[in-house]
Amino acid sequence: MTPVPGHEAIDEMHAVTVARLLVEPTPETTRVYYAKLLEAQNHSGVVVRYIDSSIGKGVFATKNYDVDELVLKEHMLVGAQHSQNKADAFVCSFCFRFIGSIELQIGRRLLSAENEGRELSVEGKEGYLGPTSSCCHDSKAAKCLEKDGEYIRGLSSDAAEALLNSSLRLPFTELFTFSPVISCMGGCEDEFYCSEVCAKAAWDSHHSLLCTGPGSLCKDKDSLVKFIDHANESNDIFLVAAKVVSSTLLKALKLKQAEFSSHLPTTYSAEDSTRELLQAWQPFSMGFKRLWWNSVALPPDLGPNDEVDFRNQLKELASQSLKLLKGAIFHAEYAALFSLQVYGHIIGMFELNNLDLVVASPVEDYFIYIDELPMVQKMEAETITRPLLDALGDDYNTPCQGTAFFPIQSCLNHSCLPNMKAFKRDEDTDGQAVLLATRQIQVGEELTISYIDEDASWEERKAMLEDYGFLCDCQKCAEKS
Ligand SMILES: C[S@@+](CC[C@H](N)C(=O)[O-])C[C@H]1O[C@@H](n2cnc3c(N)ncnc32)[C@H](O)[C@@H]1O
Repeated sequence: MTPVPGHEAIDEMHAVTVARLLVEPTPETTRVYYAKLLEAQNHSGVVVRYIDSSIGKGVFATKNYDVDELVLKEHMLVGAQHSQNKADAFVCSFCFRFIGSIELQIGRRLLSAENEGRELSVEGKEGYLGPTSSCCHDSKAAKCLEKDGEYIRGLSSDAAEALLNSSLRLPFTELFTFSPVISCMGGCEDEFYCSEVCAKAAWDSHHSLLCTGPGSLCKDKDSLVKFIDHANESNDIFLVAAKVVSSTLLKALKLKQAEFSSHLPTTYSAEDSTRELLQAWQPFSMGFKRLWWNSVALPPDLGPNDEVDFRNQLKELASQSLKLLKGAIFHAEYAALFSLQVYGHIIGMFELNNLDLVVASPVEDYFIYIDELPMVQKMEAETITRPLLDALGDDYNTPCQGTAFFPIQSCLNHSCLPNMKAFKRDEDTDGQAVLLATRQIQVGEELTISYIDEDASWEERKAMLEDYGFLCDCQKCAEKS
């Protein structure tokens, strides 16, 4: 009979597994991991290499690049749209491509502004929607359009509703093709997708445990809903951290299932579970991490005497969030994954890596298209589109914004004189990271980006980089320019 370990032994095993999850990979493990990853992604132009113990690893060019040439394009491992951005940009929750139609994008935005009681920005009172157009097929909306002297403020809810239910069609939107809106497999109303493929990929990789719908596989939906509310009210980085936990857990469970289906092991020990967990965790083990509450820079309005309180508050916030997440998806066999140390390092990884997820809005292209039409067509189209544009206000073209973890991009070090920039070209319509050369790059050069506004003054740059915990020693900083 196998002896059952006592409490102390279990605690010790737990602490050892946590330490193994958080140990920094050796230079050789790093080299091998990224070489395989780059090969699998067909990226022959770059290599990831350990530099030294102070800077860690970095990315280097293995060929010459011209100005504006694409150096790197890659998919994220996990990512999430910012909660407050969801009303402004309706995107696939897996690949972050805009979905539905121009009408749906504009309608959702008008409706959310109205629900929030936001005053839609109407220039003066000139927001008359204009005469009935052949583009308007809905009698209710048409009535709104027909009425002399009707203003967008009074009309927005009808217009938004008509845009949402496709009864109000805008001119020329048929030229802007979108993927359809696919519902979540678990039936929640928080996540939508551009295809069945994305819906299934999200479900399999993380969403099955984080879904609030009737088909969810989480253990306690109340706890999950409380976890999501807590994140939305405090810091939505917790939602991305939950995806890391969920995807690691699901992968570990799949590894176990595969092991059991290939042959029935005669013994199955805690060490077997740890091996599965470490294997599932490997992509995140590579990410640069520090404990979140210890590494965040002290806000400028706080003095040294406030530091302990500030750090304790962050730790408490993470602890509350983790408690709710554990209530929803805890799995005793992989308990180390749910330790506060691991959770704190995952959050720290997102804070330190500055990996913004950005996808440009096609609504901007639409309004540009209308603006560039021949005069007669433009005037006719604008009788419909101008009041909408006015109602949407300055932020009519808000992009999809969020946080993501990209395996190679997260290895790029900072320079205030970078040789690359993240830039979305017209063809880059999803959440992949795209990095272009900003000048000629020679083979062997380290590839760098700027984490901050590199045009800010030296003092400002120094202060901004404190958040990342290092002092830049590029030529510009050496000259304090
Ligand atoms: C996104 S990671 C970059 C990859 C990192 N070197 C690694 O080993 O994974 C960001 C961290 O790298 C380090 N780093 C980045 N640029 C640096 C620089 N110019 N000088 C010193 N450290 C830098 C800092 O510790 C920073 O918090």
